[in-house]
Amino acid sequence: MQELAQVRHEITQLDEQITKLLCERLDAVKRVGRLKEKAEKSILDEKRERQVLENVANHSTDSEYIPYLSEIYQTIMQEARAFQKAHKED
Ligand SMILES: O=C(O)C(=O)C[C@]1(C(=O)O)C=C[C@@H](O)C=C1
Repeated sequence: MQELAQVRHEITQLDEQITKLLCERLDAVKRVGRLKEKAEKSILDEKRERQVLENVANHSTDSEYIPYLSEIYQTIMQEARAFQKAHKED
């Protein structure tokens, strides 16, 4: 049980780091959304999303993680698009 608590503590600390990084990512997503709006570009950029997924796969520490990371990043980008849509004409 001690070990379970220890590993969960490790996960909690990782979640805190991930949350900070996701907030920084959303800050950047907001900025890119404004730039695309000014340039009259659409929110969805499929080519860029493929590049993001490829980069994530290239940085995985274990090939076994890649399909899971891909699902996670597809959700991250789906929410990034929702966030940009919600902030249109801010
Ligand atoms: O790079 C962009 O154009 C973004 O808006 C960012 C982002 C992402 O979350 O990485 C989000 C939506 C686009 O479809 C592509 C990528």
